[in-house]
Amino acid sequence: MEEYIAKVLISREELGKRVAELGAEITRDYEGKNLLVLGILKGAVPFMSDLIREIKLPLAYDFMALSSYGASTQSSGVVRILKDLERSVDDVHILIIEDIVDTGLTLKYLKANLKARNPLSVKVVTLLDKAARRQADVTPDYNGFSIPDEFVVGYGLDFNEEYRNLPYVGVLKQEAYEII
Ligand SMILES: O=P(O)(O)OC[C@H]1O[C@H](OP(=O)(O)OP(=O)(O)O)[C@H](O)[C@@H]1O
Ligand code: HPA
Ligand SMILES: [Mg+2]
Repeated sequence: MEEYIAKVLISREELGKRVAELGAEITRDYEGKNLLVLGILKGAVPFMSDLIREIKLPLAYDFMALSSYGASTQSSGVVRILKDLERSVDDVHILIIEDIVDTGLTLKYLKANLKARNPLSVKVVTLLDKAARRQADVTPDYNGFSIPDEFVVGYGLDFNEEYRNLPYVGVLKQEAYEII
């Protein structure tokens, strides 16, 4: 797997440090609030797992699965709900956890969908923000790292479902795209 990595963009150490900072900021902002952390499957899982342990507050968490990329490196632009929330959300502050905001199409759809359910608030924390590719007008409330316009893998991010378990964020060699 690692033989296909051209470069490490964000190391394990940098991830750990930034996740702790985000957790501290979120802890300050949500003190005394009824918090529902909403992880977006599958990419957000490693980030969410680390981040929730840095949020020193009572919270509940749940998951939604959305998909627009399939096996491609290009968003189809059509967002589908593959798995929905299991409860109503009118008594909670929702904090969406994403691994990456790229075109923003996924997040734009998701925020509109959640707001229609009348939660107390909806905010977004993303590990990565690839603002150069934005097509929809959405800005994350908390961002781990702003990254350049490159397709990245690792720490939850996949190419064709692989590389999610790398402990860092990296960029693939061209040959990785040629073997599928
Ligand atoms: O801003 P966008 O261009 O919409 O891209 C961001 C979305 O794309 C990825 O999900 P994907 O559909 O690949 O599902 P996955 O998390 O299961 O890999 C990523 O996890 C975000 O949810
Ligand atoms: O750069 C990316 N890598 C993996 N998945 C993604 N989904 C949107 N952008 C990306
Ligand atoms: Mg994906």
